[in-house]
Amino acid sequence: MGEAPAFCYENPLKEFANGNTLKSKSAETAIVTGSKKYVIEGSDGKSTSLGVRIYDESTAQWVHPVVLGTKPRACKGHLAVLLNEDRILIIKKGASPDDCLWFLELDTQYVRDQKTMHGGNTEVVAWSKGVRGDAEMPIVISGPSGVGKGTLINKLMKEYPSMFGFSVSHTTRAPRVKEEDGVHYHFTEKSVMEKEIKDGKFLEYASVHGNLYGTSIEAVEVVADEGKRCILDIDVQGARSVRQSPVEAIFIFIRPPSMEELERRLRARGTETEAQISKRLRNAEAELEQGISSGLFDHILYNDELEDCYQRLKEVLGLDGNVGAAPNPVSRGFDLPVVHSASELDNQIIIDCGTQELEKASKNRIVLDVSRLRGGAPGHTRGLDLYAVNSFSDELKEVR
Ligand SMILES: Nc1ncnc2c1ncn2[C@@H]1O[C@H](COP(=O)(O)OP(=O)(O)OP(=O)(O)O)[C@@H](O)[C@H]1O
Ligand SMILES: Nc1nc2c(ncn2[C@@H]2O[C@H](COP(=O)(O)O)[C@@H](O)[C@H]2O)c(=O)[nH]1
Repeated sequence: MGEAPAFCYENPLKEFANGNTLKSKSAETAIVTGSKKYVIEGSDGKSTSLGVRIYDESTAQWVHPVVLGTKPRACKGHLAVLLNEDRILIIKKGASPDDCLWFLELDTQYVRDQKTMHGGNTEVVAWSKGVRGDAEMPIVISGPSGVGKGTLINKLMKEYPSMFGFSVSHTTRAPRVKEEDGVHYHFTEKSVMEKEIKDGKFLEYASVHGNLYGTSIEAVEVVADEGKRCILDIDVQGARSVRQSPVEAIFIFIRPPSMEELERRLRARGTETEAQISKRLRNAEAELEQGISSGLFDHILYNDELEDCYQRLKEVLGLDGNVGAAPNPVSRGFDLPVVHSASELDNQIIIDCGTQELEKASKNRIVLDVSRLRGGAPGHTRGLDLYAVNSFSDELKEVR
């Protein structure tokens, strides 16, 4: 982490070269790094989310960057602190506990990759929500259509409902009988999904058996925020994309005992037309080839006898039959009151909040530890720890 060259304007009257002024009424903040000033726009009463604009001193121009990720909702004001020269921590004033900490990424690997994708000369920034604590590694399950991925996942979710959560994918294929929108898939128009992919809302996507399928970042984060371990049922192309993403996961490939048995299962399921079955079986050959020989997967399991395969899956996941209580939800309730100021020292952000009366203010100091940050855009930023400081005894008391 750098020194804190960041500065926050609560009431700035400073004008930039081309006449743009920070709007004191809407409590904008600005952070300087290199030749750029990043202005985080406050609430002007009209916008529903926080906006961003950049003043580039080298060109004396204002730039409106491409802003990726889910934007924080507008708030009554916020504080901004530059971390590591590559991201800005935003602390929203008076926001709910699960909405008060955000990161605006300026120069992380993800942002650099996105800049390249946008041609290299476009300014790109990305929002990432800050979440306290860590989430367990997601589980990616792949294998040819009809091999039994869904059956195995359903068994796992039924036996451990509070431990695992399913990443609900988007697809452009039509729902099958008994499939529910938002439960089995988010059934989506192709043009809508393509737009959302372009907006950076997807962790991965692929064309599978003639339709578009994809895992939205939100689908994975929603599960993690519930304190559950996320399971993704995706094809091999999708698994490869996740492997190349910043998301750390465990990769499991399910293979059938034979192609004949795979065909029998697909037909017996009775959900596809004859043409679709042929297409899925043709694709299965390539998927098997890639799944087994690419080194992409951490574990390869045969699904011959369902019960045997399920037991093996449980072993791989370290479920030896003695499962403790579900992990605590990561977004534990804690009220970050209306914030007054924040400063940064050695990976610790000191937040003074609440009343300005000296005596009471000393009781309202919170320390945000950012030394173990993990993840980040396109997902949430995890590993944040919050402590309340009892300044009378100088003790740090963890608030969770
Ligand atoms: N070990 C097994 N032995 C016999 N039948 C099985 C076995 N595992 C799954 N099945 C059956 O095979 C069919 C296909 O299973 P499932 O729908 O779980 O496959 P899938 O891999 O999720 O397919 P898709 O990728 O198309 O969603 C189902 O009817 C299921 O009941
Ligand atoms: N790359 C992705 N593949 C996905 C996703 N969701 C499902 N899938 C895979 O598609 C096939 C077909 O599924 P079906 O429900 O139409 O039978 C199967 O292999 C799934 O694993 C996704 O989000 N991304």
